[in-house]
Amino acid sequence: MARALVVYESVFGDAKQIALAIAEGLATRLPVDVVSARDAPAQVSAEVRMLVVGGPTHAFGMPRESTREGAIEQYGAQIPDTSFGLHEWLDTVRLPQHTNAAAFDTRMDHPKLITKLDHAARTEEKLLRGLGATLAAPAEHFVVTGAEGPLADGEEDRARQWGKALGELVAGRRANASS
Ligand SMILES: Cc1cc2nc3c(=O)[nH]c(=O)nc-3n(C[C@H](O)[C@H](O)[C@H](O)COP(=O)(O)O)c2cc1C
Repeated sequence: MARALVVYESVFGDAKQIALAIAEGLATRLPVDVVSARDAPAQVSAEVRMLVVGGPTHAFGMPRESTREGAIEQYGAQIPDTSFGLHEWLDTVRLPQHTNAAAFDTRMDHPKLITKLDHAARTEEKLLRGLGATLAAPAEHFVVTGAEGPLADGEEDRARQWGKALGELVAGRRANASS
């Protein structure tokens, strides 16, 4: 049976909250699993028709070992293993052919020009394309009001709506394929 999978990395819980809201939206159209990158499978099942990945923006990009350590030093974040997160999962995971995918990130509210320089979701998309996935929709960016959160008003709801739209997209493609 067709399913969706949402894989996230989150230091302070905001990207996790967004991942759960996206999953709620997706669940209006198909069954969904939500897991952190640490617990995500090494091989994504062929049942997965929509893979959504996302996490925080760290130093203009995806979190890496040094920025996770920075989060511990600067903010006292609790990260059990700084050597593994979403980037490392995307570096090694195997996907079924032609998996639909979409990327998101969480970030501070910057002027548009600076936002354009941030590339957490852009790198996620690049890694997804490298895995042979088809990007089903442009990446979404969700705003936090401070480095440790919380999310800005309305962002959780926007994530739910985005998840619903992604679910409808996959359901529509399935309907077209069978007509
Ligand atoms: C080490 C570090 C670097 C960061 N660099 C950026 C940055 O370059 N741009 C930005 O918008 N936010 C930056 N932030 C803020 C994060 O985007 C914010 O912590 C994150 O979106 C919260 O998500 P989380 O609760 O899932 O960790 C940084 C945060 C940390 C801890």
